[in-house]
Amino acid sequence: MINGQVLVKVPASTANLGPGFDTLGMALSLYAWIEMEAVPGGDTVIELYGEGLEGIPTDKTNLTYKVAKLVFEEAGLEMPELRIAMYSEIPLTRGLGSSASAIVAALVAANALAGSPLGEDKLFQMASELEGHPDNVGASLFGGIVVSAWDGTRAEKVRIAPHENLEVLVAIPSFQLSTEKARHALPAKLDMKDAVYNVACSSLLVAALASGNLELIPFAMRDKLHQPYRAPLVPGMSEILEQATSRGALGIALSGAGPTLLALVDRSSDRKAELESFLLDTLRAYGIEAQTMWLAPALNGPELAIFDAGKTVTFMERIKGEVRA
Ligand SMILES: Nc1ncnc2c1ncn2[C@@H]1O[C@H](COP(=O)(O)OP(=O)(O)OP(=O)(O)O)[C@@H](O)[C@H]1O
Ligand SMILES: N[C@@H](CCO)C(=O)O
Repeated sequence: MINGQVLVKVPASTANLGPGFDTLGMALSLYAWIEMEAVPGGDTVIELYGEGLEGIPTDKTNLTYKVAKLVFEEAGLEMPELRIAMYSEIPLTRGLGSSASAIVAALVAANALAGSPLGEDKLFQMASELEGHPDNVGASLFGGIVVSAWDGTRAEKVRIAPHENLEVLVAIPSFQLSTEKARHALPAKLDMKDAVYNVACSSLLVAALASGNLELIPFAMRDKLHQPYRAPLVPGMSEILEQATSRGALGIALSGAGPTLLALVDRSSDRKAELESFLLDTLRAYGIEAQTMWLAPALNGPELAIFDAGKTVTFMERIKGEVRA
């Protein structure tokens, strides 16, 4: 067990990229930080900083504490009382992988605190099981674009380095949409034609991303498996999906389970302002206020730092140079 503090920085993620439902993920340049230390003889304390984590519990029902407990159990070690501090730029319940980032951050931090008994693959397996699908957690854990398949027992993945010209525009509506609710909107059965369409688009998209063939993205980034069923949950989404590629996007999708809409954009495009206005104006026409952010694919997974006990620097002082203003 480490006698000191463990600090972990984890990227947000977008899942599906349109057709790759529960399979494709990409890490994004928006981050969550967690600091964890054992407090022998003390009580567990969970400190949440910033405005982004409002409503998250600060007792042992907190997701990060429960995940840390699983790590200690899996390693066959006694669970210590913990101090957990967290700060997140990733808006909750918006389709940007906040729960996956919390799971990955807690897995990596608790494993480091326990002396790293579990390997990266074990953490990926645990994360996929905790989240219920490997797309977001894979991206947060490995960075870049991650193609993964999970059969309910084991997850396998291949990481793709994102093309250097890829930029990401997200439009984040002001309302929350839980993954649970967005999954309930999906049908139990799918038409064979739609299934074939998605296999084709998802396969082509992976091949286009892996070969750096950005011209194929507008054709490949289309979906008939989940987005049509989720569209009624996000007013304006259908119009945006239909028109964004003619307004400057390379590709457009619902980010994860939504409600955020995510456009892939060529960094050198001179139509960025037009695209941003189109997303905001269309959502506003349907009565939805949204915030846009220009992001990049995050190339790396978690960053880990370990500090000796006898701390003189606070958590927020440690990360303040890095967080968004
Ligand atoms: N930092 C955190 N600490 C503790 N719990 C968190 C944290 N971040 C997210 N969660 C939990 O995850 C829930 C959000 O998960 P949900 O899957 O609905 O949305 P999301 O992960 O933001 O979006 P998506 O999975 O579509 O990308 C929150 O309501 C909260 O319960
Ligand atoms: N693949 C998942 C991501 C959200 O957690 C979904 O679309 O439901």
